[in-house]
Amino acid sequence: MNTALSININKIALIRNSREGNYPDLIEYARQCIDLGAAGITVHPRPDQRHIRASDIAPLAALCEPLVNVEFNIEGNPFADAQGSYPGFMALVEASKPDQATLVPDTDSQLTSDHGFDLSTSGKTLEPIIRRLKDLGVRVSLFMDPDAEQIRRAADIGADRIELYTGPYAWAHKAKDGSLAEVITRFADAAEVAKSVNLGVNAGHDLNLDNLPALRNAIPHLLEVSIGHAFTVDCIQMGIAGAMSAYLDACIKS
Ligand SMILES: CC(=O)[C@@H](O)[C@H](O)COP(=O)(O)O
Ligand SMILES: NCC(=O)COP(=O)(O)O
Repeated sequence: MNTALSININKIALIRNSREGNYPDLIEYARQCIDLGAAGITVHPRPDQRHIRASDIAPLAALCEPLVNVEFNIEGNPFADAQGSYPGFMALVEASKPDQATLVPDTDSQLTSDHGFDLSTSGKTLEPIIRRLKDLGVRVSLFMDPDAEQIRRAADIGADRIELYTGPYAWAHKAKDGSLAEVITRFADAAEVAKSVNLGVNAGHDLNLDNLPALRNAIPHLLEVSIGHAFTVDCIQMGIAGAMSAYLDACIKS
């Protein structure tokens, strides 16, 4: 099966924010990604608004909403409260009603996302949030490590999907230290557990053209990958049309 490619545009927003003004235009960049074939746009509006700002969300939702084959995915910590002009994660999602919300256990101090949920501690507090989002018609995905028990807990509290945190996979792929086979097996087994409890499987973090094919071969039922950092860098090297073509090829059944 093909895997849907959702382009994370955080890093374009990071470049925009480094100067006054609106260059590059984030919405136009998202439109270009869609016109070139992206199946989705992903953003991670963090409370410090280091890249994606709260003011970006409504125009991005308006861009994606009318497009049948394009999904809008908002990632973030559902417990992140209002901070300055950031209204809080749940307020942003409830106002924009994206196709999917990917809940991530990030704290403000993190450079980037670097772990999945521990549902043995946060499961009870997440359950009503998941229910609220699903009542709004938003599909809920939980950012998870490849841990069988945790993934079963994700199903128990009503998640629709998990997003496997693929940072460790990407590092093992790059390290070429002999650890890759075991890591791939861990991710493949976790994806099978997800399938066994009727959870859809997404994946993301540090994915790129080098490591994506082996992940897709290991997880044939991989529904969606969200890719931003490497895609942005590859756009610099290859141009956006060339990069999009390469990533779309890597997401098609091999
Ligand atoms: C959840 C995940 O792995 C990425 O979406 C991450 O949120 C990227 O965030 P930064 O772009 O701030 O590194
Ligand atoms: N959920 C992962 C994502 O949206 C992008 O992660 P990355 O490709 O920027 O590491």
